[in-house]
Amino acid sequence: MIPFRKMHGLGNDFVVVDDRQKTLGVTPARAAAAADRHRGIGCDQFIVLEPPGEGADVFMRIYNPDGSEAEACGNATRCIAHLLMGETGRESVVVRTVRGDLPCQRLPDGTISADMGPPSLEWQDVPLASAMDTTHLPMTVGAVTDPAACSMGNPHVTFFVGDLDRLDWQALGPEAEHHPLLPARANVGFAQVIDTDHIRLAIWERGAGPTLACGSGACATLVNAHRRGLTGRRARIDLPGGTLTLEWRLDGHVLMAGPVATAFTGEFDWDSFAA
Ligand SMILES: N[C@@H](CCC[C@H](N)C(=O)O)C(=O)O
Repeated sequence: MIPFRKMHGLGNDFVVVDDRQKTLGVTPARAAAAADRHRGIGCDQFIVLEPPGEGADVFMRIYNPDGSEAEACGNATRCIAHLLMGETGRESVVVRTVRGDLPCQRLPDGTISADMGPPSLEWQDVPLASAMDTTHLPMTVGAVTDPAACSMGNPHVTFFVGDLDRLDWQALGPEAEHHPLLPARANVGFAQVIDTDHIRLAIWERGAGPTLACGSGACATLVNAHRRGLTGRRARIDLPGGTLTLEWRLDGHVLMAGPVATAFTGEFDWDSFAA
């Protein structure tokens, strides 16, 4: 049997397995089966801890419920940092991902902060299908239009909307995620700017659908909002599952802080998820 831990950041939930001994035989199909909310354990992302190599405390591999691998996951980064802080007794750790090394620390209020690195702002790096200004995309989906895009290692587009409560954003998510301008698909944010330091945000995640929160999506939203002149470089971002605190530092790095929790632990066998 394989032990797992169910963790979440603001309800963005993860099944975490420890494969630092490289014995578990994780495949994209197996990760997808475990992530299935009806036939598996259920989660927004299936997270695999692997040996890091030199210079980091762990390598974190991220699978979406559709079996695709994501380059970044802000909330899982904070969860895994918390886990490693417990293991090591340290208050700061480095989580290595496909996106790079992400230094994390526990703040005095007990929340976990992750340095998510600098965003990529060029169209090739998002990626977008052709050359264009990434602050204004010629893209309309239903009643929303003119999003901005950037990459936090993974691709994001952000639509700025008037009133989030009056928008059926879940109906728009699939078309936006699969839009022809987005060759790698994208996570799609619907953001209502309340003030220059306050945003309400809902996220349709690539490969996962609607989630209660998306950390990298919150980072991308602050970056896109600031580039559009809508906010400063710091903001509180309220998501359906709770609040993250964001800063886009002058050195280019985006810092994100918020709570994490372990919901339960258990064990499974890959065969349990056979259809
Ligand atoms: N929940 C995550 C993002 C997970 C990956 C995303 N669905 C993708 O495919 O890029 C977060 O907190 O950032």
